[in-house]
Amino acid sequence: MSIKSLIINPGSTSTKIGVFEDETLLFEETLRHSTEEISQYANIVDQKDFRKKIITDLLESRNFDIKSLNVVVGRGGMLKPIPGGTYGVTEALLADLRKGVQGQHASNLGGILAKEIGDAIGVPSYIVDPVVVDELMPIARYSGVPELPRVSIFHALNQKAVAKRYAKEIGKPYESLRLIVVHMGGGVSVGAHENGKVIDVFNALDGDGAFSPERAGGVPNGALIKMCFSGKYSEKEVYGKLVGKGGFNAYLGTNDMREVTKRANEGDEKAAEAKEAFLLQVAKDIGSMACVLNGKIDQIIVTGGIAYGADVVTALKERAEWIAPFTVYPGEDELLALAQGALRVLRGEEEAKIY
Ligand SMILES: Nc1ncnc2c1ncn2[C@@H]1O[C@H](COP(=O)(O)OP(=O)(O)O)[C@@H](O)[C@H]1O
Ligand SMILES: CCCC(=O)OP(=O)(O)O
Repeated sequence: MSIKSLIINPGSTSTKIGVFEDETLLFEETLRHSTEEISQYANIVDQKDFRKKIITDLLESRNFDIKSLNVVVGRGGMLKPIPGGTYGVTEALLADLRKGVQGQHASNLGGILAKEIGDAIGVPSYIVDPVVVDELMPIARYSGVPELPRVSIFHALNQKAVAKRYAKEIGKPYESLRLIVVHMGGGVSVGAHENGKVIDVFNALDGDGAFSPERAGGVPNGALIKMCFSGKYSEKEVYGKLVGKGGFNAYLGTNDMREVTKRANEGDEKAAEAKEAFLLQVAKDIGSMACVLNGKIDQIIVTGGIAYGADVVTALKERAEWIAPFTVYPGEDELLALAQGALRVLRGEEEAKIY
């Protein structure tokens, strides 16, 4: 019997939805969200009904009978650090998603919505490879301040999915390859993959790497501390400058890379310079991960929405192709990867992990 799944992938700048019959995509939709639209909501959980309506509207517009679903799968959010895999959405997992035990990100809504919709029609709900998958080698955790270790928060689902796709395409096991994966979406993460593990990665949310459409990435520590104690801003306001209102949003007032490129091409020098700076920072992150892998790299894989921009890829190649050849998978394989995670469990090929 075939298995029909509803896949829910909330990102910082988009909501992506897919309906699959086994591995076959029946239909999908990507809705992009501006920062104004998202910033009406004080907290991530407050966006639940807004994001849910996008899903129900899509199913209605396709005359799809929701009761024909066998499973609902959501992108996994800011839980405690855990190994990769497929997890059933239990009450404990749900409670940590609602709280956002490691922080606030749209992915927290994936499991919450999957559970709500799954329960309403009496089918199971899962998350797969959440953004907190943690495979860091011990020395990658050092920050220089023992109370502030570096953490693994990144596009784990897509980084793993594209790395495995590349391995399959060249006919080698993923576990045998040394890869640098560069995901450029609302957040940016650059990870070093060795022996099938992401042994080091720049934290895509409030961490240490390149800036992104809506995040600051690493900032000068001293200046940040002064800002925190200036009395001008609340904790929430400072955090908002780093996550949400940072990056291209801060420099140019948009989180849309297509808009940045359009302005740069029309002669807007500010946009052109910010774009150059972004590319420089991403290339520097690739260089760092090249050292993590001792300079022995099979391939650099570039992915995420921004990888649709051919000019972005060309510019990154100019700075970093001397390290290793590039393979580009624009967008992401997340919907299929989520569907496959649930299928493996429902077909008895893998046991669902318990959070
Ligand atoms: N054709 C394109 N060229 C360049 N950038 C693009 C293109 N399509 C989407 N993007 C950019 O990709 C970013 C979103 O990437 P995506 O991976 O969909 O993000 P998320 O899942 O974090 O919401 C946005 O800045 C968007 O403008
Ligand atoms: C929280 C890490 C993953 C991430 O940044 O995802 P988006 O690019 O979808 O915001």
